[in-house]
Amino acid sequence: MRLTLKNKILLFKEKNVRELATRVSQNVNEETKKNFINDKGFEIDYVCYERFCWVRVKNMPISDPYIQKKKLYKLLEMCDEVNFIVFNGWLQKFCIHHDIISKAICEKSISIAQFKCPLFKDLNVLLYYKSRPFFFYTLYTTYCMSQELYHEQCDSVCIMFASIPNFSEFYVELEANNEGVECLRLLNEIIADFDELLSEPRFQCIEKIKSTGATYMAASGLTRHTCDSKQYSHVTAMADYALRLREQLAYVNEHSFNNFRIRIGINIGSVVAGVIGARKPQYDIWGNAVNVASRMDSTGVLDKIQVTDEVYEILKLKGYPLTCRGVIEVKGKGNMVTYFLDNYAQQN
Ligand SMILES: Nc1ncnc2c1ncn2[C@@H]1O[C@H](COP(=O)(O)OP(=O)(O)OP(=O)(O)O)[C@@H](O)[C@H]1O
Repeated sequence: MRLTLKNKILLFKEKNVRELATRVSQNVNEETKKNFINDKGFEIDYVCYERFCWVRVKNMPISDPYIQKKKLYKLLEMCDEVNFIVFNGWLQKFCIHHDIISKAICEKSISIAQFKCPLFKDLNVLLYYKSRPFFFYTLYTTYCMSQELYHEQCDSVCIMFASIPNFSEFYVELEANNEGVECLRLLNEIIADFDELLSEPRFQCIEKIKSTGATYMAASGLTRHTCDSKQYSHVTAMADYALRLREQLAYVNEHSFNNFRIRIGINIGSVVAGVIGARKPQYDIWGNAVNVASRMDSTGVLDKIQVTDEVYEILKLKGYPLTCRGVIEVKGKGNMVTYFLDNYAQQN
């Protein structure tokens, strides 16, 4: 019989379980076994988590196999006579336990993923790594070590810039607000709320690119799986997300007795995505479509979502109510007809 990889793994696992069962029945009672698993399990978990944090502090990419290998080495160090395989189930539990999230942000034959570690949550630090085997080595050695640029062309990406222009009026450094720290605390809460919305399943196709001051930048359709060039669901998701941001800020205002105002711009087009820098490598996108999206924000109107003609054509067909703003002068682009997105899609 030809052994498939799955069968090989199952046989291997079965053999190990049998060996372990024999050892347990011969040498140790139930209580000792439980203590062994608890003690060693805790130690292995601790060692792996410490390693994970160490790699994160160095701002280096990290991969699933990397964490799994760390566990394997630790296991072998503890009981060198047993052969182990570290299964994905363990890694999943490890990630849940430590609140670690990995998310694919772009892909080709290989993919880049994003890791979020609780230690860095408050600092909004994001790191990118390859999640598949060889990913780490290929990306890190080829692009980082040789200083070559990792880049990828993505078509039909929907880009959004959302700004809170009057945040600067709110930000003052006074003794009473701990030299501005309290203002930053509120900004952090707003940005964290925007981030949180992205965990909703309907916004899975959207990636936060960055936040710079009081401007939030996101893009959808950066991967083959998230770019819906037929139904444009990544564009409607972005429209809904922009509308949700506006609602969220209204909610923050209501509860913090502030009057922050949001201004949003959306565009669609080709972009170049890449990871820049050897230290704190940052995933970003560039191109004329990004510049225009930024201009849709900067030339926009407070409390409104300004979109380009291309976005208008897609949203109109999907039943979204939009209003024509008219012709506006956009630096470097000349005259452009733009539209305001008024509300969610109406049910036909
Ligand atoms: N990846 C990006 N992240 C953040 N902002 C971006 C990005 N790419 C473009 N922009 C912004 O888009 C805007 C428009 O870009 P463009 O190249 O047309 O103008 P510019 O003349 O270089 O910029 P400006 O007029 O603002 O000085 C710029 O303000 C730029 O900061």
